[in-house]
Amino acid sequence: MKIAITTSSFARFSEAPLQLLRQEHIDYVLNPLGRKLTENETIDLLQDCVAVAAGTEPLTARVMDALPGLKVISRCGTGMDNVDMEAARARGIAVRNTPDGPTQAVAELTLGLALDLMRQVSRMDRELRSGVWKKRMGNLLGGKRLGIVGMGRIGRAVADIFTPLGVQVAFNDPVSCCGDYPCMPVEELLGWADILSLHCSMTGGECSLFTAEHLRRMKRGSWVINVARGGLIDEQALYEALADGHLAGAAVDVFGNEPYTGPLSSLDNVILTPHIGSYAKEARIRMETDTIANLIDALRAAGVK
Ligand SMILES: NC(=O)C1=CN([C@@H]2O[C@H](COP(=O)(O)OP(=O)(O)OC[C@H]3O[C@@H](n4cnc5c(N)ncnc54)[C@H](O)[C@@H]3O)[C@@H](O)[C@H]2O)C=CC1
Ligand SMILES: O=C(O)C(=O)COP(=O)(O)O
Repeated sequence: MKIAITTSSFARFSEAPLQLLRQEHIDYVLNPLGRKLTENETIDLLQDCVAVAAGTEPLTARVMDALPGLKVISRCGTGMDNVDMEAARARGIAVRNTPDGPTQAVAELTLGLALDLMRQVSRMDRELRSGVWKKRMGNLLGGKRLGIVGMGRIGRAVADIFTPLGVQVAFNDPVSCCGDYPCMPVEELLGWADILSLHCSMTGGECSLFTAEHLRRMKRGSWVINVARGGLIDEQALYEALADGHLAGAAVDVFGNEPYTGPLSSLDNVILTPHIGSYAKEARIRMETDTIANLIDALRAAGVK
């Protein structure tokens, strides 16, 4: 029995998830490219595999049709936007994820990015290394209003981390309630927030939830953080709002196309990171262990093991 592990950097910090596979006599093949795979690369790697410990590669109906032996998709992560859930259901493929593993890591990154935006740390680091000694005046995080879109696991963790620093939190979420913080319609939240932070899940229908019009509704001089999914925000509109100074700054970890090579890289008031929301050692070890445990569990439930 063979599985594929497509998620990148697997077992870099702990052999435990691989040992779990060996104990169960399951062979595995690792992603040889160390980056997100395309549809065709996924099909090639997953030949003869009954399961995949998946990253964010496209697991579409076409991929599933090319892999009739595939019985389990076990996502090493939270977001399921790369998996065609309907197609998986129709083909009897079990789908799992690791909802709790990345929460703290993404929430802490959000705090780090917010502080960086307030004090322009990355920008001055770049300047100093290029010979420019320039003291830029920053802003306090304390006293700011944080608008959270998507009050799920990560949204709540973010709210709880920012609140003790004197940040006022409000949120929008059509499903999750959270009595500890005020809930606002998204249009109201846009005008209220000093910092807007996206933490909602993305399904196909929600692409470009935030358009140029939404960004214009935000206060002049406000900030945007996107550590959720690139497709949630119109990247060109974000670029324009940052370039003309309507937004003071943005921090972006996720992009419509990854690896990202677009125009946001030319702006000084933007912090860009290469989709590393969950890239804290402790979080990755937990995610990887959960992914393999879920995979074995689902193979058993499917009667394959
Ligand atoms: N940058 C990174 O490396 C990572 C990014 N993520 C992203 O963060 C997302 C959220 O993760 P969790 O909090 O664990 O998921 P979750 O499922 O606990 O929460 C997502 C929340 O978003 C809400 N939501 C969905 N559509 C919405 C909309 N249009 N407007 C407002 N709220 C909406 C849902 O009702 C739900 O409460 C994931 O789906 C994933 O895309 C997750 C882990 C790592
Ligand atoms: O958990 C998620 O949704 C993530 O975004 C993790 O992304 P990755 O699989 O680490 O590229």
